[in-house]
Amino acid sequence: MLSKNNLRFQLFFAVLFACVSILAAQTLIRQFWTLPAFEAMAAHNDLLDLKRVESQLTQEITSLKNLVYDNAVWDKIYQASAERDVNWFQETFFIPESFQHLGINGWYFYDIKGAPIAGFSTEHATAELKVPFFESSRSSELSDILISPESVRQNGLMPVSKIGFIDILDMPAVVVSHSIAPSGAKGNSHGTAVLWRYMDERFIETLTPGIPGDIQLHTGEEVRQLAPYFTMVFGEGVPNQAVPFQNRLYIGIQNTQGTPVFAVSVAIRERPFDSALFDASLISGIVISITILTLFYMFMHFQLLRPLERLLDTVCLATRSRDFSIRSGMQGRNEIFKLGRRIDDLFALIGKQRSELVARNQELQRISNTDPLTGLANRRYLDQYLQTLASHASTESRPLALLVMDIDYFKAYNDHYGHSRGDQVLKQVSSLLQQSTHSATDLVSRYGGEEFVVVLQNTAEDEAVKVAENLCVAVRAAKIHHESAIGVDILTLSVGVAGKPPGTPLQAEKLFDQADAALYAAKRAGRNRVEVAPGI
Ligand SMILES: Nc1nc2c(ncn2[C@@H]2O[C@H](COP(=O)(O)OP(=O)(O)OP(=O)(O)O)[C@@H](O)[C@H]2O)c(=O)[nH]1
Repeated sequence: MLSKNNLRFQLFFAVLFACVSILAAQTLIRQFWTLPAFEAMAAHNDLLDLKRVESQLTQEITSLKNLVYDNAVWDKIYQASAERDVNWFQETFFIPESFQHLGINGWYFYDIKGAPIAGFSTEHATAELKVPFFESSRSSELSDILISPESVRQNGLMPVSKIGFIDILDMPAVVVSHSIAPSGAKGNSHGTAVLWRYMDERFIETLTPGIPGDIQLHTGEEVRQLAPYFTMVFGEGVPNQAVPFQNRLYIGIQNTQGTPVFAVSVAIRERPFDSALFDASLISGIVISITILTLFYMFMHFQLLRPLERLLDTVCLATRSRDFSIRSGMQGRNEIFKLGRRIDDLFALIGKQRSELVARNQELQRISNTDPLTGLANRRYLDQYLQTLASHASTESRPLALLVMDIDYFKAYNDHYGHSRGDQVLKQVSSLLQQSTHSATDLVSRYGGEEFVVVLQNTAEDEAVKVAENLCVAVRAAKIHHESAIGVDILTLSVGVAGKPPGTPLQAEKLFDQADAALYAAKRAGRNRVEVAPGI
């Protein structure tokens, strides 16, 4: 079960948090920075398209304007206007094919009073000059286009020209007017030359090349409806912001009264980017992020988490079982794996030191329980041994006997042979006692000085007496010389026997006292004998 303090849990949530953060960051960046930036760039391009249309429109109109004045027969026009030579205009100047070729739909010439002299329309070519708009010289729109001699004078007798947009025969047209003045010099005007060109599909086609997307012309009622959506009005400067309407941008073209005559629209460019919030790039970014973070998690899993968990398991198992032979067996190269190997080394060291300590303790225990001279169990061990036996339930049901024995006249032996020989005799007697008993069930101990105690488990009184007599016999049979003044010639033993019958608890002290009393009795009775404690 993962807890919040678990490193794997923390790493998992860190990775999860990173994924969610990246997703949120990518979404926010796309929503508030990338998409708006793309959209602004696209809108800017749309505006540039519109400006290019406006610029081409201006160029087209400028070329029309130049056509009036840069005319090979301008001086003749100047003269014919002064003379009101209608025939010259109709028969010589008006050549429909050449004007059609130049994209001009018609010419009109007016005298200084604004009265028409001659007119010509490529669509309505008649000798009677039948283009109604240009005939009604009193109309305010035409008056605005005609150039009065005063305005030429006000211009320092320099030619004056104007541009206007007018509906002619219900078709929007650009009208260029020019004062009829001498070519290349100052001078009074003889009237106004006017030419026009219909803003029809043919004209719009001249704007199309080089402009991506379609360009459309809007006329009539539609223009008034589109007026609120004009991004710009022709001739009124360049806007900073596009105002798209039905995926198009509009340039309004007004007449001299400020009324929209027609409009040209440009389709806004198709967006080369996906404007949906969760587009392929965002989803790819998220997938890549998740993949990278998953790989990072896997890397951390194999290089950090798993070795750490293995290390922790090893340490926990070793400390719980106190078995330091366990090894992590880690084989990697990074610091965690190195730590694992160092912990293995540490465990090996602890294991070695523990073995040494156990061996040393065993040795110390052996020393503390052993008599250094004879190698027999000492009195401390005897006490523990009897205590342990007394605590065992099985001891009560079985018989047990205690032999307390003492070498006879040992003081005299020491005095005669010296202490060193006395030590050797003690060792010899000890060895004889051990040889004459069963090591599996009998404990031979040196109680102190030249006194020995033998514990006989599962041994009844009569058997214990036999064992005691065997011990006396064994010592006598060894014939250890004892040439002292006392009158004996070999070393002998006196033994006191006390037994616990089956079915009674072991009272070690009491049993010892009884055996000791029996020994005392054996000494008093002349030594070199076995005495049984009374009452057994
Ligand atoms: N060489 C040697 N003598 C010891 C040792 N321990 C005790 N003795 C001697 O053993 C002698 C025991 O003497 P006593 O207690 O008088 O007894 P005993 O002379 O054997 O006389 P009984 O026991 O009455 O027969 C003493 O002289 C102690 O110095 C020992 O480790 N080595």
